[in-house]
Amino acid sequence: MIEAKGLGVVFPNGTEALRDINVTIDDGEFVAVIGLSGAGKSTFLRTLNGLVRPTSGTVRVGGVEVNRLSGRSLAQFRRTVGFIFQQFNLVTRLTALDNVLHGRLGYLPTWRGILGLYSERDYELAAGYLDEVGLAGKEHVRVDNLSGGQQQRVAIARAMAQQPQLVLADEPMASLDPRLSDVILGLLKNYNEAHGVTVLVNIHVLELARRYARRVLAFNQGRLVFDGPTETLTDDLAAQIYAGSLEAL
Ligand SMILES: Nc1ncnc2c1ncn2[C@@H]1O[C@H](COP(=O)(O)OP(=O)(O)OP(=O)(O)O)[C@@H](O)[C@H]1O
Repeated sequence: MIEAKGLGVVFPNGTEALRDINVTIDDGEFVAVIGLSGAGKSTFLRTLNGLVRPTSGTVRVGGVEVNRLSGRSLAQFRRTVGFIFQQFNLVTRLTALDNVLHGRLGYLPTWRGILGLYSERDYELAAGYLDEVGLAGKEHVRVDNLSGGQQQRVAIARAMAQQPQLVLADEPMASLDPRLSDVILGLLKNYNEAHGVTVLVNIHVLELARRYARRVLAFNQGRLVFDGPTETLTDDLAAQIYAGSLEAL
């Protein structure tokens, strides 16, 4: 379960990116996070895996108070959260399989990780996840020889290889041809349903959020202004979200 209470983030330059966010998300949910550029969507996701530290309030994920972690305990916690970036964040001179294996690093003693000494099981898992994202046969292709859509699928397989409790995807289709949005969101949705892992996706395009998510969180200027089942997000409410005319929850 994810639980944010009175969560606020003010960056050192004074920008208030999140203000008094209160939200609970149950295990296994698939949630779309929407809002205009700059609304606070990325910052919200980043507080959930400890990439951004709250300046007020608390965030709990799976019973762990993320804002209290640091050093080794933060690294251990991050192993349990897959993060999918707009720009893929792969090591492009390595193969698809090697990149997915990186998802297993948190399970290896540090010295084995440094030497890249993965177990047979790690190789099997990594190949299995590449298959799950439709990239069987591409294991030994260098990532820089793959298309953008294929690279994002490698990044999804890497997140799966972490066997996470939670997957956060920050506009994973933003750098891709719009036609690929359905492929990427379809993979995340299938993964959520097949493995029961909670998935939160920042989605710029409202229509896609409506099509894939059961629940929508909407941010405006750092405030949570809508939280509800997708079917309750009417066109009128959506217009108010984007116009900034809804009150904070
Ligand atoms: N490291 C930072 N330092 C200062 N301000 C930041 C930082 N990161 C984000 N911001 C600011 O915080 C606010 C929220 O940004 P955030 O990236 O969370 O929005 P977003 O809804 O994800 O937007 P986008 O869709 O453009 O990614 C914006 O005003 C942004 O400029």
